[in-house]
Amino acid sequence: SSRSKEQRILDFVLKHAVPGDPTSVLNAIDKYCSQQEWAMNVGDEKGLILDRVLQEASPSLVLELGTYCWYSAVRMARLLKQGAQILTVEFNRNNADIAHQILQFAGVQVLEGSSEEVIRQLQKKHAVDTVDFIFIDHWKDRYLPDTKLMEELGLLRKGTVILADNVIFPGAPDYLQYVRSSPKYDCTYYPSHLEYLDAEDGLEKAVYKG
Ligand SMILES: Cn1ncc2cc([C@H](O)c3cccc(CNC(=O)c4cc(-c5ccc(F)cc5)cc(O)c4O)c3)ccc21
Ligand SMILES: [Mg+2]
Repeated sequence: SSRSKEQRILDFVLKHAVPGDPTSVLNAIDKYCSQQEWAMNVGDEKGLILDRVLQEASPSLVLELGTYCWYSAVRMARLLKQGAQILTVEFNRNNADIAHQILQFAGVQVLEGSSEEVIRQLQKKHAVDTVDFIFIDHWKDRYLPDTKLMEELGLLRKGTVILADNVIFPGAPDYLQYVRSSPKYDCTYYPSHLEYLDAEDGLEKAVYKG
């Protein structure tokens, strides 16, 4: 059967990256997706912004909505302090076996299902109290409803950082308008470019004020 683009990316990683060396995994994915086949990873330019915002937050619990090809989960996991954890939500497990060889380090747990159902289960099923850092990169029309759901369920605490990818392209206009006009958030926009391309894009940081 013909291999999917995601499988071709993972093949390239296994061939060119050093097992257990997350930076070599990121470099391999960025090299493949900028030279062979474009893919919707947050990429190296926006990835540097993600690195800085994550390190500044120094979270104990990270929630990622939209695993896709594991790039951002690897990117974040390599910067986490000892004992910190990432929960990443993916609604279709794309050949997890190879991906698991990439995620050879502790702390990245994949929760299968749609963001709405996983978010509803976090407190009871996954013993989560509040989340410190959220990276949102799934369907753009789910950014706002999922953020409102996390507010309603009390998953956000004073200082929780929400970092959203693609707020310019493909765009999440309703989300952007909401967090920027809500008194509950302090927002910062980080201009950048669409992964591996010149089109404008950016990340929006929204800090929950409790
Ligand atoms: C409900 N739920 N719960 C968990 C969950 C997980 C997923 C998947 O991980 C998944 C699958 C497909 C698409 C996405 C969203 N990502 C994008 O659509 C995107 C597009 C582009 C772009 C840019 C330019 C183009 F020309 C085309 C696409 C650039 C980007 O960085 C993106 O993140 C996420 C989906 C729904 C989910
Ligand atoms: Mg994205």
